[in-house]
Formats: sequence, C-alpha cells, structure tokens
Amino acid sequence: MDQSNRYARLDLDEKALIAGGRHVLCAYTMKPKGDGDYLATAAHFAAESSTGTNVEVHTTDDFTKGVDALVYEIDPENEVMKIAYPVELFDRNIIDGRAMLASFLTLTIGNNQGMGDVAHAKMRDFYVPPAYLRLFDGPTMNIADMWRVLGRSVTDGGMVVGTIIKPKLGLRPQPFADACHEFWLGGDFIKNDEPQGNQVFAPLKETIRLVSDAMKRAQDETGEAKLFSANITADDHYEMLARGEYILETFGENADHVAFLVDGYVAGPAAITTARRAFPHQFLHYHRAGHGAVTSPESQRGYTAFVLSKMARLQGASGIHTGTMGFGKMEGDPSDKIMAFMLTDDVAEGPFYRQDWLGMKPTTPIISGGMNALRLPGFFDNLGHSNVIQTSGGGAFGHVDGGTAGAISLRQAHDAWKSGVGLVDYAKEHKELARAFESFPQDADKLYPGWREALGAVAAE
Ligand SMILES: O=C(COP(=O)(O)O)[C@H](O)[C@H](O)COP(=O)(O)O
Ligand SMILES: [Mg+2]
Repeated sequence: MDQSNRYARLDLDEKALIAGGRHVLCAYTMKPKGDGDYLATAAHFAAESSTGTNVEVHTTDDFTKGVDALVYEIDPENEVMKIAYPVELFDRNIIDGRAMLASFLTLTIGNNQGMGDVAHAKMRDFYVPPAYLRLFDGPTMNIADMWRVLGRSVTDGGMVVGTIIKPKLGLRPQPFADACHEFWLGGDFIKNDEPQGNQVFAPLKETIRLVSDAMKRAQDETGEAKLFSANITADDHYEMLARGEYILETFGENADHVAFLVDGYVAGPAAITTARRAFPHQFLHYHRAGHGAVTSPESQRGYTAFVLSKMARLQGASGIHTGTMGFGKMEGDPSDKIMAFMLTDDVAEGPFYRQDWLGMKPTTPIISGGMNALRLPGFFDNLGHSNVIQTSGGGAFGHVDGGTAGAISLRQAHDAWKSGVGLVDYAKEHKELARAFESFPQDADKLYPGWREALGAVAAE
C-alpha cells in the first residue's frame, strides 16, 4: 500500500520546520528492497516510525493524523531521506515530565530497522528543537570539573593525561593497584578497561580499596590530585547503585576524584540515565564498546558514531569516547572531528543539521584506542585544541621504561604541541618522550623519519 499521500509532504520546507520548533528532524540513508519505489518505501518507514502500520486502521482519527511523522525530503540517487517527527510523539516520564532517549530510539531507529521492504537504513544526523531539547537531562559535570580538581584553568586546562589499566583482564587486585600507582606517578587519570568489574580473581570491593589507597599514596608522593574512572556498568539498576555507593564511600575524602564509567551501548540509555540521575556529582564516563556493530561505516544500518555522540550529550554524559579520528587503532577519520565539536560547542554543524544547544553543558571528548605520545601532535593538529581526556593503555604500559615513564611521555608530547615545538626537538630535552620513540619504533619511523639520527643516544639510553 502506498502511504505517501499521508506520510510524505515534500512541499514542507526544512527552514520552516526548524522555525516552527514542533518537529525533531532525522536524516537517514535508506535503500528500498528490490525495485521498491523510493517515496512509497520512505512513507512506509515514516508510518512504521510514528502512527501507522502497513494497512489503514479504522481507529485512526483526525488527531492521530496531526502527529504523523512526515517524509519532507528525498534524494533517491544519494539514498537520502529526511523525516520530521512531531515532538508530541515522544514518550515522557510520569515522574517528572522529562524526555527519555529510549523513546527517541524506539521511534526513530526502532521497528524501521527490520522492515521487509527496506534493504537498509541508517541515521546520519538529527535535529532537536528547543522545546524537546530542554526536556533532556544534559550533563552536570565535564572536563572543567576535572581541571578544577587538578588545580588547572577551568576554561583551557589542556589534556587530561590518562590510561586504561592493561592487561584488559587478568590482574589480581594488588597488581592492578600497583599498575595504577605506577601510572599516577606521572599521569592524571586512570580508567577501568570496560570489561573490568567484579571478576572472581579481582573482586571489586578488594580492588577498589587498594586503588583508593594507591591514589592516596600517589597524591602524597607527587603533591598532585589524581583521578579514577570506575566501571559501574551492570544490567541491574540496583547493582549499579551498590557499586557506585561502595566506590564513593571507599574513596572517602577523594570521592570527587572519582568518575563512573558506564558502557552506554551494551547497557543502553537506562544505564546512562541511572548514573546521571543517581550520581549527579560524579563525572559520567560514557564508554561505547560494541557501538561499531551499528556505527561502523561498513554497517549500512543503525546510526553513526556522530549520532551516538550527540545522543550522549542529550542524556547527560560528562564525556564520551569519540575515537581517535584516524590517528589510533580503531576505525575513524580526521573528519570525525565534527563529532567532538557537536559535543563541545554551543552551536555546531552536523552533516545535515546545525544544532543550537541553548547553553546545555558540553560533553568532553575522550580520545582513546591505540594512542601513544608520538600520535598526539597529529591528532591535536587536526582537532585544533587539546582540551580532551586522552587515555593510552598500550601507549603508557607499552613504554620501554614502564608506566610512569609512559605517562610522562604523554604529558611531554602534549606540552610540546602546546608550545609549538616539534616532537623530535622536544624529545632531545625530554628523556621519557625520547624513549617513547624507542618504544614505538614503527610509529616513529612512519611519523618522524630520521628520528633515530636526530635523537641518537637520548632515545637509546
Ligand atoms: O581500551 C581501550 C583502548 O586501549 P589502548 O589505548 O591500549 O588501545 C578502549 O576501550 C578503546 O579506546 C575503545 O575505543 P573507542 O575509544 O574508539 O571507543
Ligand atoms: Mg577498552
């Protein structure tokens, strides 16, 4: 059944829809199955994503038709369609009338992902009008709060030098805490790797007690504040709360040095909102393991990493992984920097829409995945600033002189970039950085040909 006479209004103008403020706009790439008509398939998609189904139902009334999602633009050649969703379609909490991301996803990227007449569809961008935007929680904390704890400028505090405890799994509590202590002697921030929780060989309570003690010792020894991002991801809301409360109680006077890591893709929006609402004074670290299943450029379904990032700011993530934009080990491209700008700027351009965040706090980009000191300058050149949390796991613990030297090398690479000095020149005066060249010779050869001659004995020592 062709529903385009009801669910498509190609005469609608995007600027007018935005000015009207009544619609959430979504841009998708979509391909009909077989030789299906593009507009009819798009209209069926809009019907299934709002008030309709594949047939007319006699219960539909005039009010229903007023909240139909409408296809307002199609470009079959480029497989692009745009749909306007009336704000009224989206579910609101009974407890406080506020918006929920689950409902946004259920409609815009729900049943439509499995429709028989759609070969594939992927959301590339979305626009949120002010009336809906203000119903989302948004972040309470972000990198500015970390900078405050670290005693830095709260507007331009620079890179937070971080790591992920490696190996990913398999450390008992004491070796785990020892690795933390080692890194903290040179760095600022440590996160649990995302699978680390309450394994039998490393019970959470015992591990957290030792990590808290390691933090105290590192702070005493360096005179600097240290930060830890603890994984509280769980299927069960009560389990997340139990973990969070135990962690805060155990860190005691250092509780404000603790972030909570939540795996927002595998555990979903409910887990993010649980942490956001139960622990509004902790930095909420959104880890996105698994997102590649839908966001990868290889995947023609789901949504992009850009869309995931934008949703994270709405939900109130303090920081979210944005990949390394082609400079690390995970999939990515330098143009991914628009993802970071959408997180941090008050008005930002997406691939299809400009979003005004109306003062909603920024979410901090977390840069991670195969990074090390040598890869940082290129990354910062591309992004244009270094106000990010950067975590290098292998890049710290893979340093030939150990985790402390690894941490120091990362800080030195950042300092070199900030002061506009070439990395090889800076390394001549900074041993840990020089030794990072020796630690990651493949990267060194590729990014800094001639480094060995230039650094000579400094790197080899
Ligand atoms: O453990 C790591 C990186 O470890 P290492 O520094 O040893 O590579 C993170 O889970 C990845 O950053 C995830 O990817 P992304 O940040 O793209 O979500
Ligand atoms: Mg990891």
